[in-house]
Amino acid sequence: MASIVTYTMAGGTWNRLPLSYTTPIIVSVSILVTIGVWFIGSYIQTRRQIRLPVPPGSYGLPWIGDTMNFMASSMSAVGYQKWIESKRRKYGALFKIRFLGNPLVLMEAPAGNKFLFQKEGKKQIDIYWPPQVARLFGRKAILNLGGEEHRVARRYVARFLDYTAVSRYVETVERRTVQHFADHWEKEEIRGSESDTFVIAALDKTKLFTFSVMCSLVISMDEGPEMEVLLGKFNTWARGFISLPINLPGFSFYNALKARSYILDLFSTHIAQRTAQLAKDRPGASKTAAPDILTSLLTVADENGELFSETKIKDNLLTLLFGGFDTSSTALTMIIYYIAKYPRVYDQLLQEHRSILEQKRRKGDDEALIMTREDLSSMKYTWRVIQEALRLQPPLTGGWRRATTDLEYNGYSIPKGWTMMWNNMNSHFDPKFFHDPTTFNPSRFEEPSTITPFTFLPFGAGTRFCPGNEFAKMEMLIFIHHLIKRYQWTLVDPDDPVIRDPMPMQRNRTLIKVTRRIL
Ligand code: HEM
Repeated sequence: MASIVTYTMAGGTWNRLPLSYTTPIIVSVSILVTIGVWFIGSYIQTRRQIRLPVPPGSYGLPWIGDTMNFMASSMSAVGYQKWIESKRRKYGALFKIRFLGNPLVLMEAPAGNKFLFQKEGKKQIDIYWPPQVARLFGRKAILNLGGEEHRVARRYVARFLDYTAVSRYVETVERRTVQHFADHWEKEEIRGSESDTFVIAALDKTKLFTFSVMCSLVISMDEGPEMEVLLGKFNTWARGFISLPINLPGFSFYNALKARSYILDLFSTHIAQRTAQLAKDRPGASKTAAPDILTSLLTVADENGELFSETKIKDNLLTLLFGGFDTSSTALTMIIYYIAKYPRVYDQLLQEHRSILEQKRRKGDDEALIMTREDLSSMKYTWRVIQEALRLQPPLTGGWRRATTDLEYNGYSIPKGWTMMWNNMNSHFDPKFFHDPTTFNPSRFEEPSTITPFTFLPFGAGTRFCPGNEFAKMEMLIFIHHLIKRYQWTLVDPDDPVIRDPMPMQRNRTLIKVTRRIL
């Protein structure tokens, strides 16, 4: 059997060392080599990172940098496009600015967005919000959580919003939709000066609709005085996001914090009532507690076997209201806007919804409340219309992140602590990815496989991909079905441009002249 030996030089001759000496020597040499390799490697890496330039761009004025330009351009759809274009011409697709004192890198599409989402998955990038925004959301809001805590909370919340869970809400959402048209459109119809036409601001109606739906989803709140007060407080709270962080009476941020306290107190009352109802519900007895997100949060444990604390429940009820309210209402309003601008789109929608109704009638179904998941799946053209509106007017154009380690991207270094932003406006309007990008053309979504990954991002991507996307889709399809079934409309001022505030809207809140039609 071969023995392991080593040799030493003693007195000019090589001697064999016994095996007991050789093992420590081999181990020591290996450790030294490993340390040496690691040291040289990290030295090269550090030198490389020092040598690698940071992305091009300008810091501008101390602290304030490009904050004002960036915010002002984000408030106008065309302005934002132009601002991005001017930066791209000067610095290329990837560039940096200074925003509220921090360097901010705007990532290019698709490679930069992909890089950001993948590194976020590997925990090298985490969520970042300016401190006043983080404070308005609350410490335990999923939007504020990072790392492992976010992963657990996210998987948990997603269970109440995935495809199966959303199927359970279809009937409730359709009920709210039918009620919405009866209360908020048909009443206008009666008030209308001409017998069968009336004028309304579509954005005001869709806001009422999505707020009502979200209140029903999260706490089963009915429309009425309590919901009206909540809506007012919610709007005051949301204005805090685009205000100066001055917590003094008279300032928007101060009012926003006060509104937040009011809303959280209201949630506390609902939590106490619901807890009492749940305690009454014995196994086998008929359930009195509503099957909404609040009941789920109070009764279902996460993967670690833990229930959300009351603080966490309240922060996340508010987050869900926020996530599903303005996003869906602006999306619906933009859909109404584009349908009016492109009458051929309306005709095709009419055809799709007429055929769904005809099938229903043949089966003898009740028409007022008809939706099933299959019906929703058959609204293929409607879904393309929604996607195309989300491409041209995404309610959210990007998301903030922060590098938790030094990063290297495409020959540039992005140092630890820098903020970064994924962005959809640069790819949604790039003719490389979307032919004739400024034209509203739903048929471009006929073949989803032709869309380049990481270029169509209305719902974001990666670990923070919108968990409400299935719900939003269901809600928008149902709304459009009932809208097309009842009405046709034209824009009162087709030349009123779409601006951003910071979500897309026309200044006249999309005033439309509506005519009744019965399908
Ligand atoms: C058309 C409607 C909607 C659009 C366009 C939209 C868009 C988005 C986008 C882009 C993100 C990612 C933000 C980022 O990466 O920083 C997001 C996250 C989120 N959305 Fe939506 N959303 C919509 C509807 C909804 C609805 C209906 C809900 C709730 C039912 C919801 C709840 C959330 C939540 C909780 C997050 C945070 C996820 C996390 O941080 O892990 N959204 N949404």
